[in-house]
Amino acid sequence: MPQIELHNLQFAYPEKSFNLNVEQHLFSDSMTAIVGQNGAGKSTIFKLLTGLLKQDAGRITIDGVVLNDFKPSERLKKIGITFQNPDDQLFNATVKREVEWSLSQVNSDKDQNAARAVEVLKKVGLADKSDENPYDLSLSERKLLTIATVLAVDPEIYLFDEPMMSLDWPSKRMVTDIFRELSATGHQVITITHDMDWVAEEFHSVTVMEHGEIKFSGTPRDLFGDRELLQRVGLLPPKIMELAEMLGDSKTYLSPQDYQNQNIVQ
Ligand SMILES: Nc1ncnc2c1ncn2[C@@H]1O[C@H](COP(=O)(O)OP(=O)(O)OP(=O)(O)O)[C@@H](O)[C@H]1O
Repeated sequence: MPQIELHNLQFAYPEKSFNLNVEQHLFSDSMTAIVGQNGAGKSTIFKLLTGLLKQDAGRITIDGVVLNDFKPSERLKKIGITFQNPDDQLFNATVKREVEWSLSQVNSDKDQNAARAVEVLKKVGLADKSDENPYDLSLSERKLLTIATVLAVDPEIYLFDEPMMSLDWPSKRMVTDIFRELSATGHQVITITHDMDWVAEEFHSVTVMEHGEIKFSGTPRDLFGDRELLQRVGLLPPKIMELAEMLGDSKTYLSPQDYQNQNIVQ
């Protein structure tokens, strides 16, 4: 499993209206969710991790190698990202070419890239849209296309910024299955999300950000079991816990299945 370490990381946008400050943090789990209120600094961390922004001080290392020491093609094989807004990263004339362009950054064999593009477009359910212009796709299809562009390259670490935003239920199911497969095959998946039900059900590890700092890192059960922390950082527990609380039960539940498991009548 790849290890990402942040050491004394500091960053401020030019206007100095926001400061990111992370003393020490390790991302080493196969499925990590980054959560926190709007403006907490979640996307900024992703931009620093991919070199889109440069920190003012401190270091980011991946498996002990300083991020800036990777050559661009090495970095793309190490770490891939999908942005919150797909329009920030799609610019080719067709869906197929969009995926092939990503691949061309790491592999010059056009035939191999064309075959790989067909494979990943099938995986995200866009095979029949291959020749369409990405801007003629729905928002949810454009989100899936950005996922295909990163899956094609198959980096060791995947960063997804709000991947479920605007997806319908079958697409959410499909993306969850893709994430499970990535996690089971030795990749590291780090996802920014506001969906606490999904965090509780699917993720092994959760990192909470507030005002540019990391306030918690641990399991979803430990996070959702700490009501005081949740309130302090402005997060809600999963819906199943809110429902249980209405029935006078204040235990920690991660899913309806978890509720059932903990309340089985012997
Ligand atoms: N290019 C920029 N220039 C100046 N300030 C910025 C820039 N991008 C983001 N910010 C500010 O930095 C802070 C952190 O932004 P960031 O996008 O990292 O937050 P976030 O936790 O991802 O929020 P959200 O959940 O809304 O996506 C916010 O106050 C935001 O307005």
